[in-house]
Amino acid sequence: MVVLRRLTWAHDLLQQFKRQRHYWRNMDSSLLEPPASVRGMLELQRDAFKKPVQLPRLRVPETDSNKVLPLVKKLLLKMERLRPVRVLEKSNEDGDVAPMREILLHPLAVKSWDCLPTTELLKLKVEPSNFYYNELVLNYDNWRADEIFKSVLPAGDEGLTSYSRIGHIVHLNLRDHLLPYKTLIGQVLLDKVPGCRTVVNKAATIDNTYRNFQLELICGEAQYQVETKENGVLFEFDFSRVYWNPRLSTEHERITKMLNANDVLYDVFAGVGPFSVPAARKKCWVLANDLNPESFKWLQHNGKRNKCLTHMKTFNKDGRQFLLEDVKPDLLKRWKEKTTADYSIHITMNLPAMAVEFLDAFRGFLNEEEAKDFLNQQLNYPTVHVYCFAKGEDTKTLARALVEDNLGLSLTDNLEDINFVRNVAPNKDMYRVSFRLTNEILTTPIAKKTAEEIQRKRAASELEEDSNIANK
Ligand SMILES: C[S@@+](CC[C@H](N)C(=O)[O-])C[C@H]1O[C@@H](n2cnc3c(N)ncnc32)[C@H](O)[C@@H]1O
Repeated sequence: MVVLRRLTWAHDLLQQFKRQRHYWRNMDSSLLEPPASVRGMLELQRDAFKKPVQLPRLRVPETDSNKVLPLVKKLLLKMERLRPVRVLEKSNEDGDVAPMREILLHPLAVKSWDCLPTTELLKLKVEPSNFYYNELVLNYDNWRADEIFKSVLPAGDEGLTSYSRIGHIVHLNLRDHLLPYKTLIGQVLLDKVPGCRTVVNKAATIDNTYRNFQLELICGEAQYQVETKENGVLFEFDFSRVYWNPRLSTEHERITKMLNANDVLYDVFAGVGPFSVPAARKKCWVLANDLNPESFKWLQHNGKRNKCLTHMKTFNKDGRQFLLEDVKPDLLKRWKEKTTADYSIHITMNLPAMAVEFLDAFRGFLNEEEAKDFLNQQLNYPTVHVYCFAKGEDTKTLARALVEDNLGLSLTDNLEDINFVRNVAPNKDMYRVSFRLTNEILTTPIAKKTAEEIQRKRAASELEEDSNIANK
C-alpha cells in the first residue's frame, strides 16, 4: 500500500516537472527578487512583499539527508530566515511512513534533475522521482535590507549605497532624491540591522565648530548615547553632541600602530579619544585636548573606562592655546631632561577643514632664550600628523602644498609621509601629511610677508567655498 502510494506520488511529480521544465529554462534572475509592484513604495507595507515562487526540491529520507546534503551544499537556496532543509513527513505511530526531509534548491542553479550531481545521488538511491517543484511564498523577512532598497527605490538613480553604524545608531547621509523614502528606509533598517534602535540622517554639512553631525531622527528612539568598539577599544559618548566617524577607524589604527610604550602623543583635536585612548592604553604618555566641553567630558570618561588615565592628561581649550601652554612646556621639560631619542614624539592634528591653519604656531615656537639652551644639540623632534582636505586633480600634491603654504616653509627631508585617508566627495580627498619639526621651523618666526600671503590665500579659498555653496 505504502509502495503504491509512493509510486503514484512520484509519477505525479514527474508529470509536474515535465510540464514546468520549459518554464524553468526561461526563468530570469528576478525570480528571487521582491515583487516588481513594490517599486516606489513610500510607506512600508510588509505584506506587499509576499511572492509565490516555484522552487526545485529534493525529497530524501531523513536517514540519508546527512549524506545528500554535502553533495548539494553549493546548490542550496540561501535566503534570509529561510531554512533550506525542512522536515517533510514525520514517521507515524505505526512507523510505516519513513520520516522525510525536503531540501530547497536554488532555482537559478538547478533548472532540472540534470543540474544535480546525479551519479553520486543515484548511488544513495536518490532518483529523478525525488526531485520536484513546489510553491513557496517568499516574504519581507526573506530579503536583506539592501535587496529591499534595490526593489523599492527609484531604479535609474543612485540607491542607498552605504551607512555608518555607531553602537545602536545607524547614521545615513541621504541624497535629496531619497528623502521621500526616508521613513521607509528607517523602518527597514530598524527591522533588518541587528541591534539597531535608532536611525538618523545627516541634516546638514558639518560646518559647526565642534564638528558634530546635525542629526534628524527618522526612525526609532531619540537615544544618542552610544557604546561602540573601535579596534578593540570601547568608547562611550553622545553621538548628537560630539564628533565620531567610524570611517576613520583604519586611520586611527595606523597611528596607534606607529606608537610604542613610553612614546609621547600630543593630540590637539582629540574628540572623544580615538587616538589618545588607544595610545594611553599602550602606555604612551598622552596630552589630549578638545575645545568641545562635551567631547572633553567623554574623553575623560573613555580614559577612565579604559583604565588608562594614569597615562593621559586631558585639556579643554583651543588647539593653539594647548600647543603653546601645554605642549611646549612638556616638550621643553623632556628636551632638558634628555635630548637623545630613545622614544618618539607625535602630534596629531585631526581637524581636516582647518588644522593646517594652526601650523604657524610651530614657527618660532621657541623664543631666542629657549632656542639658545638647545643650540647645536640634536633634539628629539616631534612628528606632526596634520590632516587636511584637498580638492582638485592631483590631490596628493595639493595636500603637500597646503601644508607648506600654511607652514611658510617647504617640506624637504623632514617629510615622512603623505597618506591618503579617504575620499570625501568627488575630487575631494582627506590626507594625512606627516612631517618632522626642525630647528628651522621651531626657531624662525613666520615672516610678515609670508603671513600676509597665507591670509590672502585663506580668504580666497573661503570665498571660493562660499560661492560653491551659493551655486549649489
Ligand atoms: C574632526 S574631529 C576629530 C576628532 C578625533 N581626533 C577623531 O579622529 O575622530 C575634530 C575635533 O576638533 C575639535 N575642535 C574644533 N575646533 C577646535 C579648536 N579650535 N581647538 C581644539 N579642538 C577643536 C572638535 O570639537 C572635534 O572634536
